[in-house]
Amino acid sequence: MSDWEEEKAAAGGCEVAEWNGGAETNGYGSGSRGRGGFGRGGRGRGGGGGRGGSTGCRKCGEEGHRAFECTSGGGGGNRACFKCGKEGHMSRECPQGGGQSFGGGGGNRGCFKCGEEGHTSRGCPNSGGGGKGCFKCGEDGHMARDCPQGGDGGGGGGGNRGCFNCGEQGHNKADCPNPPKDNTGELGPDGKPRPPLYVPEHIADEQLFSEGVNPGINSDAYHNIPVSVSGEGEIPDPIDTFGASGLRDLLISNIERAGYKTPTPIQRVCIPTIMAGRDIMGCAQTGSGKTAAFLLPILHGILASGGGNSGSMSSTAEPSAVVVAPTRELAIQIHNEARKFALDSIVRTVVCYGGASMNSQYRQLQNGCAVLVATPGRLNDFVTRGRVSFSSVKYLVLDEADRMLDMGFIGDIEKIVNHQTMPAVGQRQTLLFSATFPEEIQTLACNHLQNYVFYAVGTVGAANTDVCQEVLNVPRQQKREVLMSKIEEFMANGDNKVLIFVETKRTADFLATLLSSQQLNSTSIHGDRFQSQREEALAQFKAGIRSILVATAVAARGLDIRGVSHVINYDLPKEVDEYVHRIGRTGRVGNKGHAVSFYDEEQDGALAKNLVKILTDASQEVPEWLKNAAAHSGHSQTYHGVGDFASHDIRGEGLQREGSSQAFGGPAPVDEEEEW
Ligand SMILES: Nc1ncnc2c1ncn2[C@@H]1O[C@H](COP(=O)(O)OP(=O)(O)OP(=O)(O)O)[C@@H](O)[C@H]1O
Repeated sequence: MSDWEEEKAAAGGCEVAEWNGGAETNGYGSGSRGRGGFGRGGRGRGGGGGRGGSTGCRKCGEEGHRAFECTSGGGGGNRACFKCGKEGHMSRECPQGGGQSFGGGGGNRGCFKCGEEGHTSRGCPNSGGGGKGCFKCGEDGHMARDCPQGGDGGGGGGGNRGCFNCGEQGHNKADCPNPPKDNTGELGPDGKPRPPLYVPEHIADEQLFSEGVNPGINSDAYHNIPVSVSGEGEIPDPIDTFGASGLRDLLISNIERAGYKTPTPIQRVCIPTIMAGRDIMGCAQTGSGKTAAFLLPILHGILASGGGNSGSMSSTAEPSAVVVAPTRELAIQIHNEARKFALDSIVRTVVCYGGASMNSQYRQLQNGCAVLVATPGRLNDFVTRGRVSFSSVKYLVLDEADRMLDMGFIGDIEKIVNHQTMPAVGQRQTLLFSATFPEEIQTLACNHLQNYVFYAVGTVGAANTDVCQEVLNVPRQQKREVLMSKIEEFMANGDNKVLIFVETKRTADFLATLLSSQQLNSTSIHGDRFQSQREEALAQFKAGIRSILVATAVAARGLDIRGVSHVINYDLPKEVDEYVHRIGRTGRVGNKGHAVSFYDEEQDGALAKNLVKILTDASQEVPEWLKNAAAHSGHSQTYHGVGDFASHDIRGEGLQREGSSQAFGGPAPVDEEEEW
């Protein structure tokens, strides 16, 4: 079930009526006359119904009147009878009486009012019987369109049915002053509890500036990180300061307000390159400011072109920039960053993600949208329904691009990039960012980029050297015990923000409960929790209300949480790239961090070699037992092998810029070719 369908189901199947205008679906073609179909078709909120209007009379095809007002006699037109499908007459005059029904009632389906065959509901001799009554007021004897109580029906409002949200009479769901109905606990069609209709709270502008991580003592060391650049054509020089970037004044003032003093290396190269109109594949370590590296020049470009479609109220949003991220929480975070930098400007930003009210997101989109941040599934939902068009897209960003292009998301991403409204490669700027970029993903990504510039800050796919990595040999049966002693140790040191990664949702819930029972303030985040619970868990962890967050991979990428002192890999991930992202939740923007991982020989043998490599590259101590495990693991992936990480631009040395890796004063990264 898609997010949209889930939400529709949660609202009792009536949600569609709220934002499908009558013009979009004509009701008669659907073959269904259920409640939803009725409200949706002829009586949608947009008024006008499916008939008449600009589509002309069904009988004669002329505009200006509807079929039942038609003076042209026996009808005809070119639409054909709903009963028999033949042209030249309407269903009520059908010579076939019963005949084939096209969904309009009558025919062999029987009358919609009384159920008898041989007539339609309109001509029903049983005076409004059938027990269904008018869809507006509920009374028998007339249909909704003839209802003496007036009102537009509009998806369930008015009448004795009441509002579909609160049940009260006198208003529609769309105008309901009450909070969204809470269906929590009711079972959905899949037998699982229905998620509540969730409308996230609005974050105040000022709060945007208090989120995020403050640069740590090591941030100056960034300037010595080697940056390699490759690509053809003119590549702008890096900037040294934000002031010298040419970014608009409003952006510079918001950058200052955010407390950014100097650009990070990825920002130094990406800001001018994006401003120069180039496509980018950018790879920089976790927590190194990739988000601002693409948001700032995009906002600059949109402001320079007048603000995009920020001010246009339309039923179809046409953003200038679309940023796609793999998880809902990351999409929210990127959107908050965009809001922060765009504050006090005309640029409108919107976020769309699954698990939250689609209607509320749609209302945001309708109010104008220049920058749209979204998760792929929800984005495609909106695009399929014609609520978002890519026709104005100038910038397409895939954050965590390697994740977005892997098996889990590639279908959704291809739908987006191949959508008929999406400008072709070369007509838009495509920007891909991640801390890891496996070779096969780079190969795939090339199809979506044109003559791109490849930037690598440090070694592609390497762990952040500000994170002290510890790997312990812990058999499964001992994990709980070791976990408890580690947490005790951390808490005794006053370190009170610990992020624990586990492999399954069940383990996440189990551990959070276990830790809470030991008076350790814990919560969990994973895909089986309602979105409201996920966001609440994250907010409580960020605010320090809960000291421990137990998470599945859903929190592995991109999340920027201030003060995470320790990451614990209670279960190690299957892929080394995922390990790099997980431990990157600590030690961000020059802060020191600590990661401890429980290596279980029975489970984690396949990771041993890559783990040794990652530890070695980050100048971490490699335990002897892990070296032995790697030597005997039998997994002989090569450095550039499938599922492994790449250390360079796969297009080869030919595109390497002379001396470019010296641009920041550091030594050129060693391009290791040996097997490991
Ligand atoms: N120039 C800067 N000066 C100070 N802080 C910065 C600067 N640029 C970014 N930051 C802050 O650094 C933190 C990390 O940035 P960001 O989340 O963009 O990292 P990232 O590279 O995308 O990390 P990940 O790979 O984990 O997604 C954020 O809190 C951000 O506000």
